[in-house]
Amino acid sequence: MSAPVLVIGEALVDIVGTAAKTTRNGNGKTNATPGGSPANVAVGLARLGVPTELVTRFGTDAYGDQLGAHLFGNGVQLAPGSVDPNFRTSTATATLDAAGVATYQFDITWEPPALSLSRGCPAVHTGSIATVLEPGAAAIREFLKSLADQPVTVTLDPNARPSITPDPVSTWSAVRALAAMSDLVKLSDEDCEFLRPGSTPLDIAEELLTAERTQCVVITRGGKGALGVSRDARVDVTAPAIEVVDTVGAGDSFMSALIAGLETRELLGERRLTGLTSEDLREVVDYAVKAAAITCTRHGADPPTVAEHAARWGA
Ligand SMILES: OC[C@H]1O[C@](O)(CO)[C@@H](O)[C@@H]1O
Repeated sequence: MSAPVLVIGEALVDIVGTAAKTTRNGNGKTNATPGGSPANVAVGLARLGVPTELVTRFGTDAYGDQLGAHLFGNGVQLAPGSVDPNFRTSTATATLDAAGVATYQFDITWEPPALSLSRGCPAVHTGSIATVLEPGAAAIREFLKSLADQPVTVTLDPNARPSITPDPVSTWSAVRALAAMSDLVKLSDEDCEFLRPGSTPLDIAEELLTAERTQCVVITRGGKGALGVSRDARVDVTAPAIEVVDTVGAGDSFMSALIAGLETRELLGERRLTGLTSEDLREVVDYAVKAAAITCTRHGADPPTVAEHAARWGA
């Protein structure tokens, strides 16, 4: 079996409710579901058949047990030190608007166990709060630096959360520094509006592609689909029409499917996306858009399996 993709970052519990219903025990209409962008990406990868290891940290409280069962049940390997009895499991309160679009408030601390690269690991994925909240963010920066000469592909999803990083200017400069150490960067149009107000997604993609290492930038555009830009290709993929239940974890499903699609095409590892054609880019972005669409039709961060993807959209 091939070595697992390594995913680094928060695993937490999402407490999801509509604006009037977000109190934990208020009217019983909230749902506590496993979440955390990197944990969601790890589950999405495993469900798409990609062996995956997650480096995270959560406790042995009731929420931690829920997370552990979820990750284990989906076949995600947990790196040593990820479950810590002295740690209180983090939570996010996601408030849904009338269109099912979530905004988040967090109760989170982030300090990962030791980070190391195993032999043959095809890709390292990180992003979200884990890359901006200290002290863990510094550990991730150092780890990404150490990967500069390693035969591994690095992917990043900044997944900006303004309640954690309210200042767009300093957040964008942190994102740019991490992006420059990544081969693939995925952002959402919401990230773009917050981080670079007034710039188009294409401007942002081109700005990030000026970094020597970065080969590809993909920007999701909600119900409109996604834009993929590489050094020599640009694709615009439309999203299928669906009934949105909520958008929680849709971007994470997208990210998993993007990595899974690149893995299938053997573009990860030391390839670092070299030789990615316009056709490859269109196909992987299309696969990712369709994975995200499935997640939007379900409650919470619930990415599809290979079989569910094929059943809904064809193989
Ligand atoms: O990690 C930050 C938050 O983002 C999500 O992954 C959705 O993208 C939630 O599950 C989590 O609470």
